Amino acid sequence: MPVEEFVAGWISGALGLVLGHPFDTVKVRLQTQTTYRGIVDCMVKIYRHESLLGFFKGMSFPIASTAVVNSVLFGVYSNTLLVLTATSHQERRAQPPSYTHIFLAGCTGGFLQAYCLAPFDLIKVRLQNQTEPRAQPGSPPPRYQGPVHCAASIFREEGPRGLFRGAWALTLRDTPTVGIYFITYEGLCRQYTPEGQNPSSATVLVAGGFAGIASWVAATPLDVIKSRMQMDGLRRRVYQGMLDCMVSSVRQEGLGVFFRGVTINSARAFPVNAVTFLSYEYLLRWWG
Ligand SMILES: CN(C)C(=N)NCCC[C@H](N)C(=O)O
Repeated sequence: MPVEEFVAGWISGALGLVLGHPFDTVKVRLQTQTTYRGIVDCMVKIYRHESLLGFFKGMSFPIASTAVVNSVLFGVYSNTLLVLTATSHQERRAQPPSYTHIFLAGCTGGFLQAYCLAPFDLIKVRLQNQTEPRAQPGSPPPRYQGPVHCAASIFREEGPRGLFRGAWALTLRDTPTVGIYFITYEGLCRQYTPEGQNPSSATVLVAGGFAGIASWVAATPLDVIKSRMQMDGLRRRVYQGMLDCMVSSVRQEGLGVFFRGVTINSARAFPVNAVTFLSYEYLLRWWG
């Protein structure tokens, strides 16, 4: 099994993650808290109360986890295509796989990465939702003092299964939308690249950016539900399950609730995935 795809996926995912984390914090707050009037209000409040560091809350764990999550995503995608089409990454420009194969390989990568991502994503969301400024002498400490403390507290208070809270919604979110992610990327690259050649850097950046936007627009409804399920159980259980969370969210906030955070999600998705695909392609070309 070729391992370069796993390593390239890890490095490119980490680069994209650092770039996108501040947007991600604003998105998570907008999806789970009702105190903000919009993106700008949320950004101003985070900056005033928590300084620039507030935007980077909960980032250390995802950085550590990209090694697993992104390498599984890209490694499983590429190796599934290898099984389905018997072509390696280098051969795929000359013998392009069908869109059905790309979609199936993307869904497989999305499904498996969701399971690796679930506990890391839960901890990220819990930390991002802490609105206290950094611990200061005399002020009460925030509930979670860091990722390890957060993981240990969830384990203690909510049991081992608590670490997988929201995992179903995450899997349902990622399986089809990662298929959409790779189809959009490949489709745009093919559209703007002469047959048999490698796409130019500009094409990779634009195709990667739009792949991010298309997949995140499709993922947003389940992303909202996933984030709410992850915050449920912090104090008391509000939802009986995913369906209950969907129904009560729509009852209280209308259908628009499914698009909470879609603008910030898209603004984040473009640069993150442009950089991710560019570094992924170039790392594989270097090593190829
Ligand atoms: C819509 N979904 C779940 C995706 N497209 N997932 C693929 C990776 C996305 C990238 N790491 C990011 O954080 O945007």
